[in-house]
Amino acid sequence: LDGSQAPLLGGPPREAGWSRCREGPVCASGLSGSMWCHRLAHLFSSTQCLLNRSSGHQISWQPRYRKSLPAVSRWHHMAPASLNCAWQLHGDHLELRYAETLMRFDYVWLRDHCRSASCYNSKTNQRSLDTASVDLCIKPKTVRVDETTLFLTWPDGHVTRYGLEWLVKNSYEGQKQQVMHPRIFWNAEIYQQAQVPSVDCQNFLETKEGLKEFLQNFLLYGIAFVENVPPTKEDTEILAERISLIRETIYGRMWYFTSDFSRGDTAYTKLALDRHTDTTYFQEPCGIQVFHCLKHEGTGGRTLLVDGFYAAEQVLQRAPEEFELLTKVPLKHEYIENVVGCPNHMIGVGPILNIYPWNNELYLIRYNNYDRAVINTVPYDVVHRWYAAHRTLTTELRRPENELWVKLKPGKALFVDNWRILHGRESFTGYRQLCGCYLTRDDMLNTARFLGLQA
Ligand SMILES: C[N+](C)(C)CCCC[C@H](N)C(=O)O
Ligand SMILES: O=C(O)CCC(=O)C(=O)O
Ligand SMILES: [Fe+2]
Repeated sequence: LDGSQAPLLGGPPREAGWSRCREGPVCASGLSGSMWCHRLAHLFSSTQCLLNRSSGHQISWQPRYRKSLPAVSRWHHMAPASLNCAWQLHGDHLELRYAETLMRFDYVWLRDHCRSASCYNSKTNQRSLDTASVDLCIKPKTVRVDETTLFLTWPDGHVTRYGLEWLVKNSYEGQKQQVMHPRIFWNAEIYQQAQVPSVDCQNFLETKEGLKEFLQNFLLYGIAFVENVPPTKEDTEILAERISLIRETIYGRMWYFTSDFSRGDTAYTKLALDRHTDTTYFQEPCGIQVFHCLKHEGTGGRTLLVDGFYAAEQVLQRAPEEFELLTKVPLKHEYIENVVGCPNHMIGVGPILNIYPWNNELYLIRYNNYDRAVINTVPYDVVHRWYAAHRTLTTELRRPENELWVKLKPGKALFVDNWRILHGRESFTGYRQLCGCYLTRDDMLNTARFLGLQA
């Protein structure tokens, strides 16, 4: 579809430089759950989708990319032997073909990312260039490419060099093909068949390998266990601090709870809790939750775990327009507590599903039907469609085959990715004591990257 053609659909006027796309999001089917999640990134074809309320259709806006390459004569090949690299200058961008990737670079972008000593401090890995000083109409005076490098000379004589490999890795086109976080989406069977090992406490605390193995599993599955932990709050704290920083909240730093109803929340009772993520009422929900059951004399109380991304992906495959709605409609979650000494009122706003807009990869699910606030951010006709989409997601989340049930025991600590995995619990009898904490997500990812993991 070329931008010069007339729009295929009626509706809002065409924006300059963007063309209407005929298809909506692509629906994929028949993919097995044990595959890596790269799929998700490619399923939604639209760069930007607007919800057209009057027609009930979705309209996708896509950048105006030419289907066929321009006349060969306009391409500059550096040498007959290196046909894998070619480039041409356009009015406002440089087009570069390298390593089978067709890339388009805005000239301001190319000037802004210059890695020369005067533009970039490689000791601190920080930009020195004042981007605001770059003429927004800048264009290179000369361009040259050799086997490995692109050379640009700017009107003021400044020279910028880019490694071609660096450009592939850092271009929009290169990034779009990558996932930020490699994961394995799971249902109960997939998780059980993977036979993910628990890490031994000593191994976890004292060896780099133990820690790395734990984090790799945690990143892939969103849950991980440490075994042979001394059943105390203090030992649990030491464990938590090995991977991240403890996030202090209205529940304290390390928390410790029984069914004494000491706080105004169902967690502090013996009642069952349906699957949910915690702290949906924070603008940034807690990244990780650690659970360690220190004591249980009684029956029931098993923990339920469900992979929210696996369920969301089923929604994407079955009903892509509902998936999209769940990523677009912002909602509030709220925590109101009137317990003496704990007067709290927290509000967090955001959609149920959060995806990176450039590759449509899921990064956060906020799902807690107990704590969802009054919906007053959505007009009535959208709200009805939102309820249908929420129902579809709930149906997926509640499929028995997606439920992983575990009984937490003293000595076995569970780490849960609270941005991905839902937890719940069975009702119980008797005395049950649970301790744990929330952790920041950035600092866990920091630890993982330091160990050489993609996070
Ligand atoms: C974990 N801890 C017992 C301290 C707090 C529980 C918070 C429960 C709240 N409804 C939520 O889902 O966020
Ligand atoms: O009691 C449990 O097992 C978990 C309760 C809960 O959902 C929580 O503390 O966040
Ligand atoms: Fe919870």
